[in-house]
Amino acid sequence: MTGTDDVLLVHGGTPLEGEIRVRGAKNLVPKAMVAALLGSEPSRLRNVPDIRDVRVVRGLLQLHGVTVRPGEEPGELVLDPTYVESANVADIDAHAGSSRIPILFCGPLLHRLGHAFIPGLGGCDIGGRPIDFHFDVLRQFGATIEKRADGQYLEAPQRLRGTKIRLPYPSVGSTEQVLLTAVLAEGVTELTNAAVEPEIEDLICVLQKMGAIISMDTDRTIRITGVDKLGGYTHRALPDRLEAASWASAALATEGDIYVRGAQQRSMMTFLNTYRKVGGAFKIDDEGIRFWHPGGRLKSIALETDVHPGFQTDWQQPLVVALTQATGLSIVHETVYESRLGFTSALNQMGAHIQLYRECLGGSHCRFGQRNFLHSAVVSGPTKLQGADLVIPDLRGGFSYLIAALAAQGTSRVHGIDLINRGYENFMEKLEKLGAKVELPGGPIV
Ligand SMILES: CC(=O)N[C@H]1[C@@H](OP(=O)(O)OP(=O)(O)OC[C@H]2O[C@@H](n3ccc(=O)[nH]c3=O)[C@H](O)[C@@H]2O)O[C@H](CO)[C@@H](O)[C@@H]1O
Ligand SMILES: C=C(OP(=O)(O)O)C(=O)O
Repeated sequence: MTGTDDVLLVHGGTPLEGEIRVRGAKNLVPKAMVAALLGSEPSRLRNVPDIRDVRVVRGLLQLHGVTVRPGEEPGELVLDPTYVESANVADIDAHAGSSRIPILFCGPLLHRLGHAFIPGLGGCDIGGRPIDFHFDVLRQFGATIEKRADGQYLEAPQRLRGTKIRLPYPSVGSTEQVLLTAVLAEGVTELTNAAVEPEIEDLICVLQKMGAIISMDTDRTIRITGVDKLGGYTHRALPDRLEAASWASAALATEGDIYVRGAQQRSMMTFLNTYRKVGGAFKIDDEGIRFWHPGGRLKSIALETDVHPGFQTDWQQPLVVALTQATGLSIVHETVYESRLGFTSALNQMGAHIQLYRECLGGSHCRFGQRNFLHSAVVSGPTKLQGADLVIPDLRGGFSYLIAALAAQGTSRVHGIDLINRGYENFMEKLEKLGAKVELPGGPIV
């Protein structure tokens, strides 16, 4: 989508109602695809969503010689790493800035080829997003890293060796870096202060199916005993709890009722507790979760984002839109990313009352306190929202703008909607199913 195709007209004021389905998690599927590089046999990944981040990784894997083809059932990919050694990666620069995933190719490529080139990373602009932990970890395994103008060049002069690592912060990507590197390293790796998000557990399941030996303690310690060889896997990706929560927030903000087929209670418990505190209703069954606004007033809350099992930061932005409709003052303390509240200025233009603060408001003191980052918000509600011209800043911020536009009176022009395809499969079709009044300028009402 480019030019005017990248603008969506949203006519607000209609509750979203109906059923949609979420498939495999954006934050697991690309990593499980990278894991296939470690195997000596083909792998089968099921429940793969058609989103941009998956397409990017598919392209990167193919560039590295992995054959990727559809499997027998819809949403199944077969990844065959047999010809990785003979791949020609001359075009890798074309993938610069495409997603966060290229950094996770380091371990698998170092094991297979002894070297790796990692182009500049993409991903959402919600903070500095340094990758220092990743490189510190890789050096500890025995890799050398050279910064070049167009990316990073890594070498493993000899087989990587298991090591003891303590992460300064339970970073998701760095934990995955350790897992994907340690499984084929010589000896044992002990990782403390690891991230334990459900997507990480699912990646561990994938690796165990391939032959890895990994144990996880309750105190954020993960131990990996390196093996000499891994096979392939057959795995159904866990559903996307982040997309599910986005639709749940949309139901609340538009006073709607959405059944999210595929949503799972286990990975969403913290979100569900918060949803209930705000006054949202939900009902869980074996196939999914129904989310709805039960009528009456929504309640204001104090909310702090955190690493799992805390309130996931990617849930924050869509829920903030619903909080603009809650009575009283809500406090939101974003402790994972330093700049994830900038999207609220557009909500204020629509009529919301959201004030940002540099202080750590709410429960704890985080890494960003006293450091000049506007990372706490006070949302005063309820406020009527009016349609506006909106420019999508990042993935979840973008979905939040869609929700706000759908909840608002009047018409909004939402620019940059293509970004939403990074993590929300067929979102236009889903909006249509839910009765949203949206149209591409010059095109039919969807
Ligand atoms: C593709 C993917 O899975 N993205 C998710 C992943 O991102 P990602 O893996 O990039 O996020 P991290 O958990 O690594 O980042 C958390 C915090 O650690 C900091 N940090 C991280 C690495 C590093 O080397 N140095 C450093 O300082 C970051 O700046 C951030 O403040 O986890 C995040 C936290 O749940 C989610 O919001 C993202 O949706
Ligand atoms: C921050 C996100 O993704 P990424 O890490 O891919 O930028 C997200 O999914 O909200």
